[in-house]
Amino acid sequence: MIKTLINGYSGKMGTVLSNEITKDNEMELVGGISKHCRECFSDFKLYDDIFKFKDAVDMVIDFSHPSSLDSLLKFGLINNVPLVIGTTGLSDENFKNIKEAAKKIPIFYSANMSLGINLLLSLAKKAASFLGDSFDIEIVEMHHNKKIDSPSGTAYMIANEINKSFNEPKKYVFNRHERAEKRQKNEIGIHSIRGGTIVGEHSVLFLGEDEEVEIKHRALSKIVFAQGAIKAAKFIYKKSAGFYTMDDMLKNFTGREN
Ligand SMILES: NC(=O)C1=CN([C@@H]2O[C@H](COP(=O)(O)OP(=O)(O)OC[C@H]3O[C@@H](n4cnc5c(N)ncnc54)[C@H](OP(=O)(O)O)[C@@H]3O)[C@@H](O)[C@H]2O)C=CC1
Ligand SMILES: O=C(O)C1=N[C@H](C(=O)O)C[C@H](O)C1
Repeated sequence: MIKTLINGYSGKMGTVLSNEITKDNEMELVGGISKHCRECFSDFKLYDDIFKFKDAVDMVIDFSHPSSLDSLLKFGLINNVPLVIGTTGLSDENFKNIKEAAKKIPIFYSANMSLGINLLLSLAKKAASFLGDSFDIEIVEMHHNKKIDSPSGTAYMIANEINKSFNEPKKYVFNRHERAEKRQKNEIGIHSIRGGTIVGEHSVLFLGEDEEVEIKHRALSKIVFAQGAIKAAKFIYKKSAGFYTMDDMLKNFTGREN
């Protein structure tokens, strides 16, 4: 059994994830914590008590908030515990710290743990290299009205993947409708919509002269993210130190190369 602690337990993802872990016969939920500990899984009252789980934890899965990242990395390093991180809205500095910690412990990061979005990434990259500079590229993401970061981590991930197809990386322009600027060729537009209970939708539009290609993914429930995180936990459990992504895991499952 992989003794697992959830960081962000009281949140929307934490709730769904704890339910999925409870149903999984290789995973054991040994703790759940969050900033205010409203529904903590233990008697611990303070977030700093994450350190008291020492020795009792094989894995931490994190869907929380960027402000908890440093404590999370500290916990992983002190206790030599692998981390699966799904929190978005992280800064460059946060990613630098994750990669530094990954020299000592296994860390899996993905802004989107669903299987489908990873197919979209590979299709979008292929479309960009096939269509080249003659098509404008716009990414549209839609999420529920409680989401605090914008654009989504997935939108950044898609834009970064598309940019791998170009010698000269395109710059990102956010919510273009807020400005009166003419669209430039060397841009990828990223647009965010927030409303209702939308779980997560991402569309990549390739807009050409008299023809258009759209690649779209829609998550219908948060269960897909939770199940992806559980797969990731099983994937990095017992692995050596390193920074792991969905690509590493999917290659391992399917033998696929991008
Ligand atoms: N990678 C993926 O596939 C997915 C990623 N996400 C990302 O996961 C994150 C969480 O999403 P969601 O569950 O919807 O968000 P919620 O706002 O519902 O939950 C956030 C959780 O984080 C906790 N939290 C907030 N601040 C801190 C802190 N400083 N230290 C520790 N815990 C803290 C909250 O605790 P408290 O209530 O005590 O304040 C709460 O438990 C977001 O970044 C989201 O974008 C979401 C879905 C899929
Ligand atoms: O906050 C969410 O809900 C989600 N966040 C992730 C992101 O920012 O890309 C992934 C998913 O779309 C749901």
